[in-house]
Amino acid sequence: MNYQFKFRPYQRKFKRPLQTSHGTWEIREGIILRLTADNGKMGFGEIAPIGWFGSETFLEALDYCQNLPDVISDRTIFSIPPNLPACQFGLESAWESATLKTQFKSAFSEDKTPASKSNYSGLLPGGEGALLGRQILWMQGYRTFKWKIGILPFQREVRILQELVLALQQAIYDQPVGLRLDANGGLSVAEAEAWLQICDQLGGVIEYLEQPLPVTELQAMVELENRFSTAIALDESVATLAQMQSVYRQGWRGIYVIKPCIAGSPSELRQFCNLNQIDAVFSSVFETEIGRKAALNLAADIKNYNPRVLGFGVDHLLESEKALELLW
Ligand SMILES: O=C(O)CCC(=O)c1ccccc1C(=O)O
Ligand SMILES: [Mg+2]
Repeated sequence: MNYQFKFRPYQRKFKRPLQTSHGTWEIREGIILRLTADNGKMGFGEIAPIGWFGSETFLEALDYCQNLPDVISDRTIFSIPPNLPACQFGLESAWESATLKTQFKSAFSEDKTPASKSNYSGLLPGGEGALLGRQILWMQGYRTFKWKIGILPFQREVRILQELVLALQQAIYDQPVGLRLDANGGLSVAEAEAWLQICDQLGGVIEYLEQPLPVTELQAMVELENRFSTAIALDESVATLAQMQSVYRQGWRGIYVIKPCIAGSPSELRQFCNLNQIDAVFSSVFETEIGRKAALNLAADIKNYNPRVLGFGVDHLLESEKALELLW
């Protein structure tokens, strides 16, 4: 089967530049794809790379798209090299919707009522802003939150964490509450130990500490996982399917944060997770509604024996998007 291939780069601004231990991020750049099958059926997809996180860069993805012919085949879609995982995801998910392999609902049909927010983790602002941010997201219906650490000096962040946890414990709640900490690989072993010791004392409110150490420090993270009761979740270490397979072979049986839009082929990812019963947390890369729909669809396909709240509570951080499917 052949498909007409079209693509459009886009830019979306963060309302406020996003701070992580990798630096600040002001504009999300990505590419929207459209495949049109011979029978006229269209499918949309999105390439939303994050170079600093371990996928190809936006420019590498753009270069790949610019060099594709106007008409491509199934062969093209299933032979994208593994060093372009966001392109693999974008093209294959566009192909899935063009060939109706999966039954997508319309892009704007996701349940966005307050009750549904309890299935998502709301991303808090870094630093002190987390305290007010927590109140606002709570009123919107979020009950699980994620906070970036390793941005301010250790002692200041610990004090903020204590306030956050106190607020969560005092809130009258209908559902379990949880807090995820994300260090983005920015801690030393000593700092990670100090954080985990504090987390262990907080009485189970902390769901996990995400990627405390750099990608090169897998063994040290395995040791942390064994020594503390607070769980460790790998994120940067498992950015792509190839990395997930590698840490799985090396024995990692803890939590995998999976960012479908940069992980690679959705069908291979589905197979890997289902075959190995991965303890997965699905997570956004600040993609648009098109990538989000494909990512959430994939998450719903995976038989998770330990379903965790989705890391997709990020809409409040970006300027609103236009209806991208209507731009063509
Ligand atoms: O996972 C979430 O809850 C939100 C998404 C998120 O934090 C994120 C988004 C883009 C790039 C990196 C990260 C991260 O988890 O480090
Ligand atoms: Mg992370």
